[in-house]
Amino acid sequence: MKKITKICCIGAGYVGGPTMSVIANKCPHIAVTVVDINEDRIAQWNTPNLDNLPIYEPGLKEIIRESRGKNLFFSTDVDKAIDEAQMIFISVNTPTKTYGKGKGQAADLKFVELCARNIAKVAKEDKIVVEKSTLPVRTAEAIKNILDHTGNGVVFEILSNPEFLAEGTAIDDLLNADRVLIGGDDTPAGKAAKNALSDIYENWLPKERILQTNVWSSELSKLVANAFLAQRVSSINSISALCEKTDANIAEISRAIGFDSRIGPKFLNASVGFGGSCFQKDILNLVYIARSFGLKEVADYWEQVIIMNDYQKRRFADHIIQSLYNTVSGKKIVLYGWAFKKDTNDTRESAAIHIADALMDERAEIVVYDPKVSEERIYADLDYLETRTPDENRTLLKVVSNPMEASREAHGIAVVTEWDEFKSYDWTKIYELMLKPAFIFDGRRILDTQNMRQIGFNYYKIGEA
Ligand SMILES: NC(=O)c1ccc[n+]([C@@H]2O[C@H](COP(=O)([O-])OP(=O)(O)OC[C@H]3O[C@@H](n4cnc5c(N)ncnc54)[C@H](O)[C@@H]3O)[C@@H](O)[C@H]2O)c1
Ligand SMILES: O=c1ccn([C@@H]2O[C@H](COP(=O)(O)OP(=O)(O)O[C@H]3O[C@H](CO)[C@@H](O)[C@H](O)[C@H]3O)[C@@H](O)[C@H]2O)c(=O)[nH]1
Repeated sequence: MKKITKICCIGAGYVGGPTMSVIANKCPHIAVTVVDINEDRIAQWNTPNLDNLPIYEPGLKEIIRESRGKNLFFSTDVDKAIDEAQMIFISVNTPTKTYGKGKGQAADLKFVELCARNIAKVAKEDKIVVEKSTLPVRTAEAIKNILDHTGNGVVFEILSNPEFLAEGTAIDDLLNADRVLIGGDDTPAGKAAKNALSDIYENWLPKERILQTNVWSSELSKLVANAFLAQRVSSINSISALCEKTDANIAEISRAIGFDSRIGPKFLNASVGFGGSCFQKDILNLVYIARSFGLKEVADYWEQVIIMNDYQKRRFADHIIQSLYNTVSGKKIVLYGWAFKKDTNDTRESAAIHIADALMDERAEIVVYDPKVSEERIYADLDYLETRTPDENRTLLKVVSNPMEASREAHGIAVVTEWDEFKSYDWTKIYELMLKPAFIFDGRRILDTQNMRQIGFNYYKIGEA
């Protein structure tokens, strides 16, 4: 097999952008072109001002500064990039279906299929096609079917190479990946394709961290990894509810169980509930697949992870309402944070959206401050729910850029994202500005209980009585 010198990635999103930037940066001998049909997104990736990149990730702009224009290119010319590349990554979105069979659970593969059809139409030479998107097990079969029926004699090898980066730490996760998973056929051509992709990662990762499997194990491992991670969060969140009833402390429990090397300390932070574009979508997908194979008990088991997550979000909003004397109508409640976790401007499935929505149902006046999320995004998230009209959303919820001012005459403040800056605020000043009794609802457990109570706050921390 010829050495890979040209690759292309279809989809310039949260995964395609950072992943390809790192590959280009670590492989100066490979020309990397990232393409997208979204012209605005590509224009943003090409922005001269690196503070205006379409996504915010620590370390991303430095890498873009080094590589863009040298061997890293962003373009809307999808066909040209496909035609020239020896290896094509498909990194388009695979959201939960919102229509038809599997609505609300199955992955919507229309964007992936469009990519496969596009590759089939354009390709004139043999190519390796890499599934980077998260896909249901056996999707490679469908892609191969589309590619093999073009009739123009081109040979395609399909690999599965799921991405495990987490947002907010994407660059570090890519540079120091725990493992890279490459699934492919065990035929000589399949093995050669797996090795060609492995060679790329070996430019900066030790060979022993690159795992080769068959395609189906690789596809399914991605869903299973997310299901296990989300399950840990739901497990600890379920216990946080019990702690609040029993005077046990969730931080002490996480620490106590995390010391068991079989359990481990990571991913045991109780919260307002997990968000992000992946956990819910991928578990729903797993549930759908299990159910479609008649495995009801397996499907029900994993569905419970989502049920517990919905409960945690609802429980937090209910607690706010109950604390504020069972009515929040006309009361000003400030949300610190809107992103689904710190260090990202991504808000997909953020718990904040559902908490705000529940409080707005009770006619609370919500004020939101988030250091990285735009006003436009926040309203778009709420409008998407279709709980009320866009005008009503804009009347009931305001977005502000000054967190201190936001607290003036507020009845309560809810911390829903764990941004570091919230910890260093002048909380005494905030207390003075708020109406009394002043309530803080810490859904991320980032503030000091003793300190907050000393200042005078009525302070609630998730997982503590
Ligand atoms: N976001 C994450 O942290 C993360 C991590 C690991 C895996 N994943 C998976 O990676 C995939 C991509 O996720 P994302 O967050 O980057 O999505 P995204 O929505 O940010 O980006 C996808 C991009 O693909 C483009 N696109 C769609 N169809 C196209 C087509 N036919 N031709 C060209 N461009 C097209 C869209 O315009 C969009 O810009 C998903 O399957 C997701 O589950 C995401
Ligand atoms: O102890 C914890 C850990 C996480 N969370 C929440 O869980 C969600 C997901 O967090 P995280 O996993 O860090 O971010 P993602 O970017 O969603 O990354 C997950 O989803 C990606 C997309 O598939 C995978 O690639 C990653 O490996 C996987 O961690 C966020 O709302 C977090 O606040 C908690 O509440 N408590």
